[in-house]
Amino acid sequence: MSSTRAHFISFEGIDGAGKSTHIAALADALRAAGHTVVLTREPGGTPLAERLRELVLHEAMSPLTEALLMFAARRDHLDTVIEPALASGSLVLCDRFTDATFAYQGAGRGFDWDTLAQLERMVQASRDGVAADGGAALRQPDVTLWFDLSPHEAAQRLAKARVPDRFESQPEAFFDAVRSGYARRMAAAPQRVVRIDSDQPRAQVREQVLRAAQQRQLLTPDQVSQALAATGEIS
Ligand SMILES: Nc1ncnc2c1ncn2[C@@H]1O[C@H](COP(=O)(O)OP(=O)(O)OP(=O)(O)O)[C@@H](O)[C@H]1O
Ligand SMILES: Cc1cn([C@H]2C[C@H](O)[C@@H](COP(=O)(O)O)O2)c(=O)[nH]c1=O
Repeated sequence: MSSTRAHFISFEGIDGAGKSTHIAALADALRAAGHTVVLTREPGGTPLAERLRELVLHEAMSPLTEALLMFAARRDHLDTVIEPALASGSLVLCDRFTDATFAYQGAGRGFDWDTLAQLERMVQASRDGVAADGGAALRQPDVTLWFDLSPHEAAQRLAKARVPDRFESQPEAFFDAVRSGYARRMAAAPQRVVRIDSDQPRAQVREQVLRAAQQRQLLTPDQVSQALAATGEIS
């Protein structure tokens, strides 16, 4: 599969679920298969959005301010990185996108879900796309890999790994709510969201990720086997 077509993949999950561990490896496998890949993250991905990231991760603020800053960062990211990359035919791999806002600010902080949906429509309105109902098309990931793990196990993994930021230091009950927010988003878009069982050793999680890319015709079975063989895993 050497031809490259636009494809937007987001990675989601509670803090410590294992997204970052697998994104770069998937990017390597996709590049080896001939795709041009842009690897990015939210909040962040542009100089302005990275400055907003520093604020939301480290400064106390209200849920409304937090949600607005997430969407402000997202709009800049869409305008300057994601849309141009998709237009040029690159694959975009994004560590978190709008599902995180629904899960963290909506389910976690208790911010109104319908207001978030309005902001989503405003911020992700495509410049030239038209939806079936005649309204502006909404930019959404084509595929979302949701790394699902219990908050208890995620906290244990994170405790061994690093000093927590403002979100990572939330209690397990907060992450139970965030996890339910992800489940709600998946129920609303089951064709887009693929659940990855993260409560597995790294090798098995990696295989689930590669198989998801195969199911979306981004990798052939041979390319998946090669990627697994390259890390000494079973094909
Ligand atoms: N399958 C696994 N089994 C055990 N530990 C794992 C597994 N996958 C990742 N880890 C470890 O768990 C920790 C958290 O993983 P990682 O940083 O990938 O999570 P994350 O979802 O990106 O978190 P965050 O969203 O907070 O950045 C890391 O120390 C990582 O090495
Ligand atoms: C996009 C987005 C992110 N968050 C939170 C989730 C995480 O705790 C941090 C980002 O840290 P990571 O280590 O890069 O995953 O931000 C959020 O609350 N809302 C969002 O929309």
